[in-house]
Amino acid sequence: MRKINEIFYSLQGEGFHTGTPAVFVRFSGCNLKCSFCDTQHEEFRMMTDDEIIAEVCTYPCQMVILTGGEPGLSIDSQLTKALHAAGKYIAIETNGTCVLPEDIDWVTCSPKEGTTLKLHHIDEVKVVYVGQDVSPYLKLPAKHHFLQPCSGQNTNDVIAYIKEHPQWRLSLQTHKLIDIP
Ligand SMILES: C[S@@+](CC[C@H](N)C(=O)[O-])C[C@H]1O[C@@H](n2cnc3c(N)ncnc32)[C@H](O)[C@@H]1O
Ligand SMILES: Nc1nc2[nH]cc(C(=O)O)c2c(=O)[nH]1
Ligand code: SF4
Ligand SMILES: [Mg+2]
Repeated sequence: MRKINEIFYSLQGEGFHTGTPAVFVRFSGCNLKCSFCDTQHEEFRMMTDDEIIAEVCTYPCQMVILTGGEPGLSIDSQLTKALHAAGKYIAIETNGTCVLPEDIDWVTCSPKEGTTLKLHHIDEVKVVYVGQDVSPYLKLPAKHHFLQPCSGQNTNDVIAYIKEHPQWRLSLQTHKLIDIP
């Protein structure tokens, strides 16, 4: 049984896969307490893997995004194998502090200050920019490096930073711009 906060169908609003239809599985609970966190994830219902897969499969898309809270605290290879057996493509939104199952198809790591990363593979780094020194995150071996404004409040600062440091790209939380989940 796993603690599920919500399962919903929307478009990926952030990062490389922006605009892609996806089922979001939001796990409850996190090991960090980021001051800027935009997500209420404490409420939960307990679900079996069969129940999670069944609900995910009520939607027609292939992409499933595991998020939270911190999904790395809740998932294992039993769940990823079951999602793959159901034909799904598995993406994850993680703060990077947990070891993950090896077979996740797309890892988006959003590192937080003062933490130690335990990931063996990162496809996309996506840092919430709050004026911190983000230069160490450019060295992370990922295909894509995104900076994301914090709650859309400092977009001009992020644009200015990226123009000075063009290895970065802008990630907007587009779901908030168009008012979808
Ligand atoms: C709610 S977190 C859940 C996954 C995981 N705990 C993490 O932090 O990556 C999902 C994404 O939203 C980002 N995020 C959280 N609060 C935000 C905010 N106020 N503005 C912009 N992005 C935010 C996180 O950095 C992460 O990339
Ligand atoms: N549309 C949409 N895209 C997202 N990408 C990452 C999200 C998250 O909360 O992890 C999120 C979310 O909550 N909604
Ligand atoms: S790690 Fe992610 S879910 Fe946890 S508090 Fe930070 S932004 Fe929120
Ligand atoms: Mg969100």
